[in-house]
Amino acid sequence: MYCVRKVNDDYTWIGADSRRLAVFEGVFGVPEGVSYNSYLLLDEKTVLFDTVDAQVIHQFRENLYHALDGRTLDYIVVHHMEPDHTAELEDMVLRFPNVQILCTAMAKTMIGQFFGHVYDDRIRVCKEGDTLCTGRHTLQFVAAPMVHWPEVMMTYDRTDKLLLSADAFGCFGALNGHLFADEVDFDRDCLDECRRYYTNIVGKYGPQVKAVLDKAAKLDIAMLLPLHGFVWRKDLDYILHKHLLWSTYQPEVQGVLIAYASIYGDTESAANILACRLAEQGVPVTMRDTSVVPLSSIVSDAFKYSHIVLASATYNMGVFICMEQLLHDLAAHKLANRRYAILENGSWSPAAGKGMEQIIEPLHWEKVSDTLTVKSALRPDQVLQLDTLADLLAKDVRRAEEKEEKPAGGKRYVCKVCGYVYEGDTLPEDYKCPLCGAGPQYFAEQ
Ligand SMILES: Cc1cc2nc3c(=O)[nH]c(=O)nc-3n(C[C@H](O)[C@H](O)[C@H](O)COP(=O)(O)O)c2cc1C
Repeated sequence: MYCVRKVNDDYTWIGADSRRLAVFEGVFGVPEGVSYNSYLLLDEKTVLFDTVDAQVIHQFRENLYHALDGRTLDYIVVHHMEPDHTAELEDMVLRFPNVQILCTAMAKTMIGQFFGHVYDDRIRVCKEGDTLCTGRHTLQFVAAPMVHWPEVMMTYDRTDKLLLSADAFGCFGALNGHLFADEVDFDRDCLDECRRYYTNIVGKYGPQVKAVLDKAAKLDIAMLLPLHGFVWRKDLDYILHKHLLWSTYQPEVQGVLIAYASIYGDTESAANILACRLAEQGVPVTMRDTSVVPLSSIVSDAFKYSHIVLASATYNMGVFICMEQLLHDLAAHKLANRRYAILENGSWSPAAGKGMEQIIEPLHWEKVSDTLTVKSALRPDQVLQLDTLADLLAKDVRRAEEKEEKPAGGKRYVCKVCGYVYEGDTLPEDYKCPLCGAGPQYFAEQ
């Protein structure tokens, strides 16, 4: 049976929830499920915006045929070629012999790669700013490369002021009947999954997301229609601001994430004491055991907090495996602008601290304090060292809070290669862009 919801008079959501998927993109657990959104515009012409994942094609078909109510399909807009949005594309082309596909040149290449070039004559390539009139509606296409594949584009409906935003502004979690973000307590119940989706799916493409946010700022947008998660029709500033923070690697919370890797518990014990001393000083602190918390959640936390304490046991002259994986993941996500401290443990030749530093070195984080080394178990006299570390972190968090309250009078230097912004009085001579590696000659003062 069909299960659809109206977005407005002319647009209908014809997507579907999946609650049985073990891992999204083959790696990210989705305990709350995920939605695959597809939208249908009924105007003088009919337009389908993307299809869905293979898991939910039966529901999608029922929805589409119900919503079409006997009409044919004139256009399919392909915003993104990832198979979780294109599993039904070939079937649509076969069922609707006159349907035209609208997509970018790169998406056309990918359609050829995924399905063969037999449909090339059915494809109309769109460029930034191209428009399509469907009757009452005028659709304008907006290029969004690397959000999060290179072929991505979005559609702005000039008539209803809707931005069909592809994977941008998406969220993990099934909709459970709530199509609109204002039908749930988003900040309380969904923000964490939204951040986990953003950071893990598009987190490393901050400058590209920022470029789209800049384009969006010039459009009059009444609704955001992403390919996963809720449609936004209220409080758009809230979700746009969150994406601005994430895409520019600014923390949401001045506070401390303690991520630890402990085999037998002594590193964890030291981390617990540190957390107590921080909490006593009123510092927001959260702890994550890398052995049990999914890395995608810790990556998300790392985007949320301003300060990160990395605590790890030494393992075969290196970093304990789970911490090593986390740090490689953070490095791959190019998480910038963090302040950190290190706690290492080892029974004969502690080497975890050096190993951790090496992995995060390309991120250019600033170290708040010297590495604290534990030999097997914390000695009573080292409790004082933990107190000192907590004091330093607390002071640093407070300083960052004050800075946040009074925006810095420093300068902004923009990387001409990738758009990353460095803020400070002067750009260091040996500075390297944490996102693309470009040297200071590629930075322009704004
Ligand atoms: C397989 C294995 C390899 C280890 N390799 C080293 C090492 O190379 N150097 C070292 O100093 N300690 C090494 N250790 C010892 C642990 O780092 C040390 O016992 C530490 O105190 C464990 O902390 P935990 O209680 O938080 O797990 C190793 C331990 C294990 C189980």
